[in-house]
Amino acid sequence: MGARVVRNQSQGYSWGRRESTRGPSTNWKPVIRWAPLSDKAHIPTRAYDGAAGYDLYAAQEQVVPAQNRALINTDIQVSSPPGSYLRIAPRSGLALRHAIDVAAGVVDPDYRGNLAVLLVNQSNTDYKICPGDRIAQMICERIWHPKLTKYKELPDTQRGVKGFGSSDKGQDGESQPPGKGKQTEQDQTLREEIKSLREELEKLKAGQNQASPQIITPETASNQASSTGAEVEKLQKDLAQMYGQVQQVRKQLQEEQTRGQDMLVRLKKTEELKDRLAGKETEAQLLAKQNEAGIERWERHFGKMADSLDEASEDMDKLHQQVNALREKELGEVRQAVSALAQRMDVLEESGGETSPGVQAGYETPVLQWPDDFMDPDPLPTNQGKKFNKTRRRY
Ligand SMILES: O=c1ccn([C@H]2C[C@H](O)[C@@H](COP(=O)(O)OP(=O)(O)OP(=O)(O)O)O2)c(=O)[nH]1
Repeated sequence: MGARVVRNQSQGYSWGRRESTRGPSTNWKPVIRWAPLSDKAHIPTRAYDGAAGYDLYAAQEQVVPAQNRALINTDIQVSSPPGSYLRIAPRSGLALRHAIDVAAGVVDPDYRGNLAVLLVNQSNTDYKICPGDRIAQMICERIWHPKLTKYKELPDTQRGVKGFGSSDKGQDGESQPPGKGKQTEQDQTLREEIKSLREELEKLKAGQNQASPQIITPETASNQASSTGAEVEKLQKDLAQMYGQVQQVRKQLQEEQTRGQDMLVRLKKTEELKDRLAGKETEAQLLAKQNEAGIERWERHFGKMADSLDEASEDMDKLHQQVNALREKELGEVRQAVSALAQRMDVLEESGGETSPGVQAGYETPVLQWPDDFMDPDPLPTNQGKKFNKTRRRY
């Protein structure tokens, strides 16, 4: 199986997926589909088998005014084969005999409107179109839709920026780079002067050849010939001088062109250097950015570590406090018991081993109260962990 042509809503017809790798089908033939839009429509025709274009027919009567243009409908719809478009071109007969040309002329493959021909009348006489007149021809041309790729600049070529008759040397003057207007003007003036001198010379020569029959005497004839000869000689001298000047101007021009090209080369090099510098700058910026990101990561890491240390320190504080409280409680109880015993012993010692009736009756052993009576006058700092309590970073 070869290539398939499948219907595509936006583009009319397009190539389908090939089912074989043997290349395009030999059966497929390109077809221009056309449809009449009215009974004035005429099938496009070819006068000869080898003709490139299909003649298009006017569907209406219309005048193309002198030095003006007119849009003539053909009353047909066309659809070109896949990968092509239709171009409307002038008919050489109309162009030659009536100065009727064609403008616009690109018919997109997806256009389904009335195929119209934009005729331009370059003559000074109105041109009347009648229905059925062959007014232009339609050529089917292949098209590509390549991808557009942007570059900073394109490589130089031998032609470079020269155009618009740049190769017409010796006709209207050699091509001039921009900015050489003054030399061009000088060159032009000299050319014109040389031209007029040449013409004068030719006239004089002609005058010499058509020696008037009235000049009868050989004396007069010889006098005239010698004066004309002197004039010719002078003109030739002037001419030679002019040529010399022209050569000089040309030489200056060439020198300036060389200087201009040198400057262009230097400019290009500077631009390349600038680009390279810009590249380096971008690299440095990238590195700085990466470093910043690294630093931020480390800062986050350290922040988290500081937070964990804070928490651990708080837990330690709490434990410390709990241990202290327990220890103090136990100590307090022991101290309380010891103090009570000591007081009893004092009482016993004072009574000589007997209990005095006064003491027995009125004295009560003072009981020290916890924790107020056992407060440490110089307690140890217990908030050492707070040294981690700096402002925390939050991310
Ligand atoms: O001589 C012509 C030129 C164009 N057309 C139709 C077919 C073409 O597909 C459509 C648009 O033409 P083009 O693309 O040249 O014109 P535009 O000015 O770019 O218009 P658009 O924005 O519609 O594409 O007009 C003609 O019938 N005859």
